[in-house]
Amino acid sequence: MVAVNRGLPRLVASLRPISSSAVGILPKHVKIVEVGPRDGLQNEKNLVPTQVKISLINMLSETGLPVIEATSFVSPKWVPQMADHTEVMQGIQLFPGISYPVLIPNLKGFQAAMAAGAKEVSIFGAASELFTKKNIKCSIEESLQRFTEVLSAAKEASIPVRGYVSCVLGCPYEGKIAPAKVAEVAKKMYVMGCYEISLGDTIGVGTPGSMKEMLSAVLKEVPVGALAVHCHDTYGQALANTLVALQMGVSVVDSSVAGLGGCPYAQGASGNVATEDMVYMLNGLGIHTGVDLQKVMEEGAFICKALNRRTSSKVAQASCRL
Ligand SMILES: CC(C)(COP(=O)([O-])OP(=O)([O-])OC[C@H]1O[C@@H](n2cnc3c(N)ncnc32)[C@H](O)[C@@H]1OP(=O)([O-])[O-])[C@@H](O)C(=O)NCCC(=O)NCCSC(=O)C[C@@](C)(O)CC(=O)[O-]
Repeated sequence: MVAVNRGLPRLVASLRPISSSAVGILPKHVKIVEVGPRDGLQNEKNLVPTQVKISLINMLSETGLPVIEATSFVSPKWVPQMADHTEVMQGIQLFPGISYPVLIPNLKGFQAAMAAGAKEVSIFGAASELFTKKNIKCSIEESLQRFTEVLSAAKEASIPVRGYVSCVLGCPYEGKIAPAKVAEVAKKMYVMGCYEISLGDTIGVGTPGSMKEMLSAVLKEVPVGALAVHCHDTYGQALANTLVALQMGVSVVDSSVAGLGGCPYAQGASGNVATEDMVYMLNGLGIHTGVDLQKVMEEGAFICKALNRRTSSKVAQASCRL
């Protein structure tokens, strides 16, 4: 269980943001995409009560986060934790100005998401052939064909589509992934109409060096304004990798409250970088996010209590000790 110490925000507020020039040119504003309710919860072994998911999303909506990925419309046979997607979508309060995208693997998922009232979807591919086979049971080429069908249906319904490319810095089945392969898949998903491509270090093996190499390849094919990074923290590199992406001009970052998460098809991979830690770093860099750190810590404490687990956020852990 996590208790939130109210002394921390005062301490944090007293820290002066360092000048951007000390770490290179950084964006003035960063959009944080909260993936906790979906990526964070999809791998939980015990079914999380639907009402807890709804409460988490509603509370996160009060923190200033502009995007909250709410659930996924995938096969309940493969990911039972997300089987209550329709109840979640219909139970949450939709705050004006906040997007609540949902993950979908195919046209069936798109149609179910539309029926549940979703207004934005995310498709998810990968730069690894074997991961794609395990995760969505098809080849990369077949996945792109499925996505084309989704994009065409989404265009007709005026629904924005975000695209994920997983395994951009390593794959649990293939090991190292060539940056050129990441660039190729990212370009195809961008050209087919995804407004944003989120580059996922699914198993958290990347380092600032491999992030720089991979992003350099992708930036030749996709405009920086259409890129996001999605770093898991398995090896403790997620914030460092995110900082490299910011230095290279990326201004959209994914994170998960309390650092929850993992992928059912990436055994041993830990959660995403914690939203609390992301906001703390961005605050320290003087980068505007609009997100209230104290409130995110409270929501992190709520979900950790509901799951009976310790937070993975270093900032939340530190706040308990201070
Ligand atoms: C893609 C499939 C559906 C293929 O699964 P499949 O078994 O090959 O599907 P199928 O097309 O042969 O159909 C089998 C059954 O599934 C049904 N079906 C078919 N589609 C759907 C759907 N959308 N929703 C509900 N049901 C569906 C379909 O109707 C049929 O039902 P039956 O006739 O047997 O009763 C399956 O493998 C699947 O759902 N995979 C999703 C796995 C998943 O959610 N993985 C975690 C996502 S996280 C991630 O990938 C990484 C990310 C995004 O977080 C970023 C990062 O960290 O890198």
